[in-house]
Amino acid sequence: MQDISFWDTCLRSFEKSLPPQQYNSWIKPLVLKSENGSLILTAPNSFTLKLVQERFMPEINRQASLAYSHVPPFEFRIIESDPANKPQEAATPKKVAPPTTVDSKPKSESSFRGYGKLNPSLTFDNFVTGKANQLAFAAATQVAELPGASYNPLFIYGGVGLGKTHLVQAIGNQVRANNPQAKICYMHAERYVSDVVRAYQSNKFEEFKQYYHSLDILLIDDIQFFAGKAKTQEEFFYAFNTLIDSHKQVILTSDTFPKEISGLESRLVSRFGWGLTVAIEPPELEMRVAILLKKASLGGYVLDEAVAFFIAKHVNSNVRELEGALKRVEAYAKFHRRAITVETAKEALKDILIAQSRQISIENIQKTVADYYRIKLVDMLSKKRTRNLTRPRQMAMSLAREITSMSLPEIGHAFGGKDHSTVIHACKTVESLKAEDTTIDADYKILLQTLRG
Ligand SMILES: Nc1ncnc2c1ncn2[C@@H]1O[C@H](COP(=O)(O)OP(=O)(O)OP(=O)(O)O)[C@@H](O)[C@H]1O
Repeated sequence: MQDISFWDTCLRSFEKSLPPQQYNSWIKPLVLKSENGSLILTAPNSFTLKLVQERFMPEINRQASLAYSHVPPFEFRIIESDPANKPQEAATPKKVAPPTTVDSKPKSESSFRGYGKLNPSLTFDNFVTGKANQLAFAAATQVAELPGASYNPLFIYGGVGLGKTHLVQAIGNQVRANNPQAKICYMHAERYVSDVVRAYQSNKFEEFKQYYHSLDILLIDDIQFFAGKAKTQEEFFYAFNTLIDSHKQVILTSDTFPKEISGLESRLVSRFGWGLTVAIEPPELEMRVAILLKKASLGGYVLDEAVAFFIAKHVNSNVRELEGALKRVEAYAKFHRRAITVETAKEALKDILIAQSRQISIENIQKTVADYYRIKLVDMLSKKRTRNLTRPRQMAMSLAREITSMSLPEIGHAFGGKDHSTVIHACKTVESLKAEDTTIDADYKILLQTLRG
């Protein structure tokens, strides 16, 4: 009994302190039981188990020390999976089965073949990892090693240009390297929609089904394009069920958390949560620098760190734009026969820098945040410390820190003469609030998007 109430308290505490997707992915699937004087904590797979041991055991131990006078030892196990009620887990992990030919027609006759190609240059090796994508990367590598047997489906979501396509293609390429016979189909969701339309027009639903239901791995990018398309969703529902039931891997990406995609049937949304849902966040400064250094080394030269920092500091929206900026600097230097220095980068990116400073002045940030929270600008810049003013003020300071190149004292000064330590405190508060509270996290993202236009 004591074990049950200890675990209940633990679950409640995590539910309160973690964002829902983290709680649902890592904590909810855990099971605690007591055996021979030990507490056995079981997780659905080794990845979850390892993550729980590393990240959540301190809190679990703390709760245990409150619940027990002598805390029993913990043992960690992986749950024996039950395919009947846990469709995401294969009974025994196995590699992708060799392809079975379901089509009776020769390859060339099927209308649903010939695309869904992988780009061989998008691999794990040239994917830079950091805080923003480490969970997604760890899950992706695990799925690539054991397709169909670890997380099924794997659902990766995040904003534009943050590496979702790169990561799912890397999974496909890795699976292909491990098993050249695997039937892998990568496609953008729009392509799947047009396949459904084509199947409709030419009355080829049987062929359509045969193709999609016979795959070993189906990777669909930007699944939010299915929104509002009922027939596509229905067909995808059947394909999804068939593939998952036969332990074939499904990998999906989207620009938002599945539950937030409006216009998607609830039976699909709930199925998307069967496996693992992981986010890719925008990379922080150091990671952007690492990406630039990596891209340069892939291009065959060594980029000076000062140049990488300069570009990363000014191009902070997403990795695609970061890459674009580096290409521009490279081209500019080549054309003018100059070395790639901070000075060259400044000149090459001149219009980006001007547009940026014009668009996102600190006044602009303050006004946008004040409007968003429906408070008066003068109040936000005042010394008043009521809750309804301090939170927006902290958000505005934190946004200023992220998207302008102003120093901490400059930001403090712009907020009615505040000290730089107030700005540091604001940034830290917002950082932890974003991690704890999904509403604040969403508010921040919306403001960031509004400001960046
Ligand atoms: N972590 C990373 N390491 C190296 N390159 C990256 C990384 N993240 C993204 N990129 C590169 O940035 C570019 C954009 O990434 P990608 O197309 O995968 O983004 P996306 O999230 O799928 O965007 P969209 O939502 O627009 O489809 C690609 O060239 C990709 O190789």
